[in-house]
Amino acid sequence: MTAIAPSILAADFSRLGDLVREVDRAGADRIHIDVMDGHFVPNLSMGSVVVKGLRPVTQKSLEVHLMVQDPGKFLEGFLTAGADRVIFHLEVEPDPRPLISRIHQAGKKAGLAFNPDKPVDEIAPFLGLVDLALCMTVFPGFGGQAFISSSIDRVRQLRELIKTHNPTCDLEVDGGIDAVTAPGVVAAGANVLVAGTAIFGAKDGPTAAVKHLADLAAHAAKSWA
Ligand SMILES: O=C(CO)[C@@H](O)[C@H](O)COP(=O)(O)O
Ligand SMILES: [Fe+2]
Repeated sequence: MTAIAPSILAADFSRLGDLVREVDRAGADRIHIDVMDGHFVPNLSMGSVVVKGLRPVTQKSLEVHLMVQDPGKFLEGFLTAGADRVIFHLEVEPDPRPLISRIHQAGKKAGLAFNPDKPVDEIAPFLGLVDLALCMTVFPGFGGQAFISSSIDRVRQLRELIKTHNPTCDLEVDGGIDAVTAPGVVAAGANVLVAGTAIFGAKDGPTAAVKHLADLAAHAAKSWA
């Protein structure tokens, strides 16, 4: 089954709790929380207080996508606040093993992300150690960007590597995922879809958008399952 991970970056922050409850009820699998430091990416977003605030709001897992230069510095803060899964970038941790261990020692899941210009096979040595590989389908830093179409081939390549190195590892995609792009990435092998604008900016509202993406993904998954 394909998991839907709404990215709260696109949510109306004055109604954050209610919107998270809504996507939870609509069937979202996990809540994606984008953390930006103004260094690794040219934007600032939110910190561990947001995780702490959302922890009592949903039983679904809270996943933190750290787009920061020094993820190790902030790790404990997010874990203490209630994060279930912490994803950081290979670009800033060329040897990600110590951080992966720290996350696992805390009993949480570890994810490794990489940008659209990183050769996919550079993640291969670490696939056996992580619970999730995040293939960015835009350059990180902002919501609402257009999906980079060459990502489809990269997802296909990553799926092959995951089959070889760690078949239970999640393959997540993030950036420009919507009703148009979701079927292609799922057919290529993604099993977790992050979507911000397509869910929280949807004309018909977040509930309909989560269900629609899940339906499209279920249909597309049949083509490779
Ligand atoms: O990590 C990021 C952006 O850097 C994402 O999680 C975005 O928040 C996704 O937003 P949309 O492209 O779905 O609007
Ligand atoms: Fe993200």
